[in-house]
Amino acid sequence: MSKQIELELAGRVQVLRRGLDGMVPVLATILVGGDPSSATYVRMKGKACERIGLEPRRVELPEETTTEELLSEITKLNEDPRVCGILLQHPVPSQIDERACFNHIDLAKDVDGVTVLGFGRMSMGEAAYGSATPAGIMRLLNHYKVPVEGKHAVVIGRSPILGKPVAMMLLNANATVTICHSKTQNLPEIVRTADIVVGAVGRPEFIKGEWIKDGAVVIDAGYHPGGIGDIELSAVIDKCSAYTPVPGGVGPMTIATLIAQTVEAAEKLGR
Ligand SMILES: Nc1nc(=O)c2c([nH]1)NC[C@@H]1CN(c3ccc(C(=O)N[C@@H](CCC(=O)O)C(=O)O)cc3)C=[N+]21
Repeated sequence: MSKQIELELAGRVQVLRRGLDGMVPVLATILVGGDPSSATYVRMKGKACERIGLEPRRVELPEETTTEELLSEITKLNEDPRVCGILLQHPVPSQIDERACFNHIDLAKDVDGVTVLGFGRMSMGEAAYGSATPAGIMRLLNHYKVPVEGKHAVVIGRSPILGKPVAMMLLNANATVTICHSKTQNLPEIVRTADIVVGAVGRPEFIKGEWIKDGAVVIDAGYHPGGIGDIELSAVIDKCSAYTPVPGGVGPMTIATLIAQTVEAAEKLGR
């Protein structure tokens, strides 16, 4: 599905570039510090841009960067007419106020759906770019015609760019949504009642296959070294009705959604 999306986007980018006399829309990625897996994810996003004809602009800042320095970097990108989308890779080093930096991204360029205003608009059902991973998950559910309305969706995790927004999107799609987190009591019992399980805790195979009921739809948004997700997938493959593999599931859809929303932003901004 992510390949299909890229093919369609490449066509739209060609049309855009013709209209712009060959000017190329830019997705700016900001990486702060030297975390090797963050660097890998950002590189994958840049490569996806190249595949569809967008120009990636890779901003790399040192580990010691301050909030003020990062804010001023974002200001420059907000003001740069060639930049259509801005991605600030999470997590940033702990001395930085990440929320303030996310919120500083111009709403029209928030193609990764991380601003508080974008989240609020999405939650209220208004037009907004969705947070990339959650929006990619919803695209998958739509594409494979997975029934959501009236189903019990259990989201495990409540992070600002994953658990919380995917719960709001499922709610907007008329699921009955339960959000579980580190203080939740009786997690296994709640997961047992789920028609749709979304693993978004960030701990390898924390969610046990034994907790998941027969015929459930299993979405694993975890990513850990060695191709391991948040869910013990090997124990659900034979009993679930559908699941997202790791790798090759939610990850590629996150990137496809990010670049799709960047192309949309470029079309709207007309550059
Ligand atoms: N502001 C922000 N937005 C993000 O969307 C964001 C972020 N910060 N911080 C980190 C997480 C992680 N993330 C991934 C994207 C793609 C894969 C992906 O495509 N993985 C491949 C495997 C990659 C490999 O390990 O070789 C797969 O699942 O098939 C993984 C992880 C986006 N994130």
